[in-house]
Amino acid sequence: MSADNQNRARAAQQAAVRLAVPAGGVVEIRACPGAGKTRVIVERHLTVPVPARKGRAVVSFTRVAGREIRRRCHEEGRDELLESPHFVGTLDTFLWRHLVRPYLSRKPSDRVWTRLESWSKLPLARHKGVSLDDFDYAFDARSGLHIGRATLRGRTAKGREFSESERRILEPWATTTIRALWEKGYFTGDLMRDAALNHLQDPALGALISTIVTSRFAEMIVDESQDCSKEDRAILHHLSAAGLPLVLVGDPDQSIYGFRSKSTGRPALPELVINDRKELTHNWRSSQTVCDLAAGLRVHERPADIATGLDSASGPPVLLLPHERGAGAEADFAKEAERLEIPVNERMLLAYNGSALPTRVGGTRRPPHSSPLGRLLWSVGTLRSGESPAARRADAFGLLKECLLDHWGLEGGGTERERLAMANVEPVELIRAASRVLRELPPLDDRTTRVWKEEAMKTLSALDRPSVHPRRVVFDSACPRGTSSAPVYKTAGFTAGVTGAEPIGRAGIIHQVKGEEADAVLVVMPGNAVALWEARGRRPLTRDEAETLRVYFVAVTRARKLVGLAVPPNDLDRAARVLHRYGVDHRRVRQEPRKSVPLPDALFDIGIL
Ligand SMILES: Nc1ncnc2c1ncn2[C@@H]1O[C@H](COP(=O)(O)OP(=O)(O)OP(=O)(O)O)[C@@H](O)[C@H]1O
Repeated sequence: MSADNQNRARAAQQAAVRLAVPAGGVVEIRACPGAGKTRVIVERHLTVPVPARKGRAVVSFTRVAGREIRRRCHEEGRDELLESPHFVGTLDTFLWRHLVRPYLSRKPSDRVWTRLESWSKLPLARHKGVSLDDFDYAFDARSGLHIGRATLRGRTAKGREFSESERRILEPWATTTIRALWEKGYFTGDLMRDAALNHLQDPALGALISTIVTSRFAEMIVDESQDCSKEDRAILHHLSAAGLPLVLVGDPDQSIYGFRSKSTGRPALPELVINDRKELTHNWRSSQTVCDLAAGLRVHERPADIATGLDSASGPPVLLLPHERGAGAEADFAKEAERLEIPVNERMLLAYNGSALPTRVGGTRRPPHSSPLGRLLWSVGTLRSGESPAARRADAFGLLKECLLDHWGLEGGGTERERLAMANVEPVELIRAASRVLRELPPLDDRTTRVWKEEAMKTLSALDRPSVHPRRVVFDSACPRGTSSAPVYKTAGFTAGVTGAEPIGRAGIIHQVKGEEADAVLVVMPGNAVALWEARGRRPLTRDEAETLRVYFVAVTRARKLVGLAVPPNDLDRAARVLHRYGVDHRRVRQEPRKSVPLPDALFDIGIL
């Protein structure tokens, strides 16, 4: 760490904090990982005032930045900066509140406008293991919305491929369902963007919205701006043209949501023009070794970022660990982390998608049995295993709540809120009931599925439930076929009992840890990713390949001190050659005989609530 570097880095950050943006101006702050983007945004909001009676909109794609801003404003005793006229929240919430919801037609009058985070949250939008999120939709010129013909994405965010016969069944279902749900008043992010653009492009309505937004907000800061879709950029263009100053804060090397923007048929959208750009190239988070590794994974050649923080000394070498599914590198990595005195809560295990994480640790990606009991078991196992990826645990909690709604007989396929309204139950009561069930249901150990089910029925029967539909729908039915004498952990989708405590730390998929950091990060890197890394700089990469590489760039740049790369044994030499090519200090770890590793405390992660 050099004092000169730190002074230069601080001066650049301060310049970004104080940047003046004229009316209608668009300034971009491009910053490397760990450059302190979140810090710059918080400082600007805390220290650069806006005119009286006006607010600042600080929008982000993830909740991490919003949480950090709320924490800092609260610590500084400046809670008023979180309240109206300011806005601190996700871009989706901003669009809904300020550009979409107030301007939706009131007809037909029985239509209730409901915003969903994604279609997968709505039972009516799911069918045979997919949801409406897994399709692209043609643009429908009459409504100005993407609710036309549905096409399954060959590659989905979750990496599943579909056969021709699956397509023939699923695409017509999605085409009919999306329109029906839109007519009922449901919205997701994509439809919301369409509606926002329609509103802004309408001359009279657009002028009205522009006046309202610019009289309320003095400027808008967009965090993670590299993840703006072309629709988002077009919306921002309209706001800027209305006179709203925009500050975009992002890192193009961390752009990993390109797969989302595939909609077709809409007339060309206006492009957002950047008037000025500032760069931050000092990394306050990571050691120089981590910065060197990241430079070799960056799609475009650029010198390594300059390590500037407390961990900026070169740091321990990158570990190269042999890894196969079911016989992973975690135990050896945990040992090295132990040696470096890195505590368990400062360790992360990351993979491109959930299926690349060891099932021993996190269970299967989806319930292995679709029966009510199978879904209950999977959700309980996933929530009790602290190693299941955060997004999977969130899905599991949603499913557990659905199981209870089914158990209470509140059916209908609508949203949770709609089902609860049938019995006049508050959402918090459902959360409490789900937490209690999670705590009190028997352990998922080697008792048989039949025995577990009988014990579970007692717990569920003891649970108070709304009295309107007192029909117990589900769990006393038969065990899924062939499972009644099998150990219950197997039926739940695990390869060992979900019981004990475990030294791996947080596990997750890379897309979900943007903005986070940890001392030690173990990244599961399959053979094709190693091959891609090797090809970097030797041949042009396709768009999808470049995006894949960026995902691994995001993964390794979460680390402060230690990065482990878990690579298939046959690809170790190749990975070592690549590290050598980029001059990255590294060490190969030979696999040691494995001990069985116990799993974490049951309620470790109820924090997802
Ligand atoms: N001026 C500074 N002095 C000391 N520490 C800093 C400074 N700026 C940032 N940091 C620290 O560096 C780390 C990274 O900061 P931050 O999370 O804001 O970076 P970021 O640019 O948002 O990173 P990424 O894009 O990789 O998520 C944090 O731990 C933060 O506290």
